[in-house]
Amino acid sequence: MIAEIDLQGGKGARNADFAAGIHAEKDDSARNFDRQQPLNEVDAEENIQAAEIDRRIAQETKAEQHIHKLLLLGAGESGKSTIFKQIRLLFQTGFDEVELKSYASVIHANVYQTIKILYDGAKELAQNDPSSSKYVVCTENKDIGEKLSEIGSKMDYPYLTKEIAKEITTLWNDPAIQETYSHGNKLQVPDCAQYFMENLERFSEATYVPTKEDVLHARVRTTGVVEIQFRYDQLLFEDETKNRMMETKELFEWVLKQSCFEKSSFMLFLNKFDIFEKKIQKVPLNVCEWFKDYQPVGSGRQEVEHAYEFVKKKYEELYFQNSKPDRVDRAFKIYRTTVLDQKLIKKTFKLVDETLRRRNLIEAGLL
Ligand SMILES: Nc1nc2c(ncn2[C@@H]2O[C@H](COP(=O)(O)OP(=O)(O)OP(=O)(O)O)[C@@H](O)[C@H]2O)c(=O)[nH]1
Ligand SMILES: [Mg+2]
Repeated sequence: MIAEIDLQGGKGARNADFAAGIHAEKDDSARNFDRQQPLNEVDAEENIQAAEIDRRIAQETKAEQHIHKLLLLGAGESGKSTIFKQIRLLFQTGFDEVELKSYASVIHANVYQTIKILYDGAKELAQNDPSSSKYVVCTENKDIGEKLSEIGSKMDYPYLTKEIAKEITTLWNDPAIQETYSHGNKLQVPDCAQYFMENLERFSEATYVPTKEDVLHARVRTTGVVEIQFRYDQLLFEDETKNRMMETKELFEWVLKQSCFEKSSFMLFLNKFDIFEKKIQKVPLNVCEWFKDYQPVGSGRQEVEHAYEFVKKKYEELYFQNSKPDRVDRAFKIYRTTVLDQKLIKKTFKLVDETLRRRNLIEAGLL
């Protein structure tokens, strides 16, 4: 459930305590081993050792002073792993050729999984709505659909050849599949579906090496948790009876109540803002039980901003309800994010870093 990274920031008191413990131990062992030597010589040696240990403690404490632990929590598919990929790209060495290549099979698997979900989903929706033919795939595409659905249910997917890529494109363009895709919230269609379908030709090159962008879109489920997202009309993969936003709300509430986080700063990422912006034009926010008192104000940009502010306020309320001022001492900030967007993420991390530094100065009584 937990993932940790180190960010620049700053706290070192605990490490100093720990180091002091080691110091005492070393002191004792030196005394035991050197019993034969005259006392003043032992003392002199001990002093040298102690000074050396003190010097190392000071060095390590200084080095650790700027380390902050960041814990990412969130519902499934909210973008935690993608944040880690961005951190690697932005602050570490990124992905080398071997690693990039290793993503080819993941991306091919994503393509097969996506088209299977859509084809099977179309059949299911057609069954549930027999009066309408909008989910019925064209007769000439049915064989392709059955074949792809079977491939998609295997554990081992074949390499995505030009020929299969062409068939997938044909099926993707089928009006019934497009209709199914637009109702993706009822199924478990991954967010990267469109990106994958639009890049099939490139993915099916024999010499295909995934790009940085491809890697950011690639989807592998982690058996863990990490942040907050805007999926107010979607059900959880882990529990299809549960709305994702409600799951997120409960998770956030639970985390806020844990006494171990009473002094932890909270940076809430309302992620997948790009999807939220589009969705808000089509699906009213009040379909989610938590937002049922939401009143739309219009359309376009104004509505997006209004809806975002509403969600933000809900989280703020939740935060204050679960943070008793006499007991809890922590900072709280909300950021809207699209973690696929590297520039935006770089900027967001800068803001997070500034908030944490500021917090340290406040804690140290300097602000
Ligand atoms: N459009 C869009 N897609 C995103 C965004 N963030 C993540 N994704 C995509 O969403 C999918 C899921 O992201 P992950 O980072 O794997 O999610 P996760 O939180 O690690 O999920 P689990 O490991 O299952 O808990 C990937 O295909 C990402 O490319 C975003 O801000 N916008
Ligand atoms: Mg993950």
